[in-house]
Amino acid sequence: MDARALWQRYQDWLYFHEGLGLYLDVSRMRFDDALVESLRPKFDKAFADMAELEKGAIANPDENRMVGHYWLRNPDLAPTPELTQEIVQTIEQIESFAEKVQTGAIHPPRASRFTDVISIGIGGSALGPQFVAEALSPDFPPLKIHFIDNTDPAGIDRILTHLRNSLSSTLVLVISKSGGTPEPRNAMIEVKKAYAGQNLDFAKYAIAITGVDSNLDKVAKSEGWLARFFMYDWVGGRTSEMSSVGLVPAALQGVDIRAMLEGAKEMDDATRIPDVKNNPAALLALAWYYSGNGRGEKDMVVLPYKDSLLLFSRYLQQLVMESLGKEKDLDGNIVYQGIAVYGNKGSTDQHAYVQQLREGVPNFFATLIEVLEDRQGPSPEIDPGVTAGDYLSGFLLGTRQALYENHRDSITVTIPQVNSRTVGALIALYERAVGLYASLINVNAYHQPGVEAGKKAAAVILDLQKRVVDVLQKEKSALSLAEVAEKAGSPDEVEAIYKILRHLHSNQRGVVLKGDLAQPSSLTVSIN
Ligand SMILES: O=P(O)(O)OC[C@H]1O[C@](O)(CO)[C@@H](O)[C@@H]1O
Repeated sequence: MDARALWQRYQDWLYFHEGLGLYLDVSRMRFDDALVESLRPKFDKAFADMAELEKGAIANPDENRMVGHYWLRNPDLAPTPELTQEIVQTIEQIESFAEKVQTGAIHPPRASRFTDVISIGIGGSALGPQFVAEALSPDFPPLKIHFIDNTDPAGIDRILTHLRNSLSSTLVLVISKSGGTPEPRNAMIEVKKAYAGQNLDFAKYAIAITGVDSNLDKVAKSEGWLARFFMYDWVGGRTSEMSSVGLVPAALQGVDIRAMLEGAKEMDDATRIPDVKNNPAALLALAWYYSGNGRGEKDMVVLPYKDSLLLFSRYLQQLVMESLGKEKDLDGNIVYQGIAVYGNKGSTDQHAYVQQLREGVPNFFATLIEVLEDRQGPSPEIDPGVTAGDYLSGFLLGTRQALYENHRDSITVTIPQVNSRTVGALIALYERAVGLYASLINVNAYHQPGVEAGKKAAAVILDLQKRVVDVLQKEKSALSLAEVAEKAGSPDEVEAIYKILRHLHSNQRGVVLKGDLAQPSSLTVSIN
């Protein structure tokens, strides 16, 4: 297509949301009208499925759950008055709590007000809050947020070291929908010890965000924590940013959560329209389906040309890949579905891997996120009549063109500014697009069976570690790895036992490995 024809295609397929000032450009995805027509029945079903979902259908059949994240920003949509009331009250409680913390009405025992907040959580209990903090937190927030989103001891140490003189004015959010995920539990226990080490009563600094009566809720209740906020079983972790999971950390930082909810609601109203060309989420689902032949054959490279949106791709990794990456479809067929997501930010990534995108293996489509406002306030000239923002915009447009010229497709999402409303709208846009696309490919977007496998395997390793340590403690002389495996009753698990013992040996846990480390079978092991 020549430039004139492309300009016409751009205009034919352009979606513009006047209220949000959001544009969606799918013109550089080379689908044709025949594909759009062929997908019409699938889209009709996707729109019907989505309407039922919003009415409270069991849209997550594998876990027999409703899917209600859209109700969080439009409580009247909830299927019962009780749920509507709960959603409304939760938002009010969060606003009131954050206001009291910021004014000092709620303050720590030894300080006039809280200055920092440690947010402990993983997956959807971290990625949404991290994305929103990076995108929307003020330069000098009322409380500065620090995330512990793993069970890495060194990672926990880093946060606690940075805060070693501020723990007495630091709130701790422990976020876990299930209330039992090992990583946040481990971090909570370590942080609790750090508070105890400074003679600080952890309960007076701690807030639980979890499911009612979860293990975490029981701990928070029995220990009398400062506050408890709840989330519902019909909100998935990867769609929980508009629940207390995202709203509590955001509100504590001074983010306008009402505007974020409003932006999401405005986008929901737009993505509810059962007409592909006039529904931005349907246009995204169409573009994804075309690009990967409905089988995820191409990766989604997410390139926001705005530093503050750096974590959007990490957020989308969970939202897209945990929703769509499924072995079976809703009829039980083995399908191995999904769309891989990666990316950081432009133009930075142009100096990292865009070389491969431009000339290498054509196994992707790009999603460029354009923000029209360069900065708040005027920019100095870099060259006569040219600013740094002109360069950034030029790099985005240039990359889009350079990719397209070499038959690499791209989508461009354009927002006027990064603010609470547009961030809420972006989140809602992709939540809906994932839901519609999941219908097109007939998978359940709302469960995550594959993650359980990893959790179970980790539990087996920890059980094996206990048995191996028992064996060594009973033995007086050093043993070979094979002898340890035999005595632990797991003769075939020699390699796993070797890895466990090497880890213990590397961390001064009393395990002594002797022999040639390059020849593991030659090693003998004992415990002090
Ligand atoms: O909030 P929880 O229950 O600790 O779960 C954390 C994350 O683990 C998962 O359950 C599996 O990755 C995610 O869906 C979820 O966001």
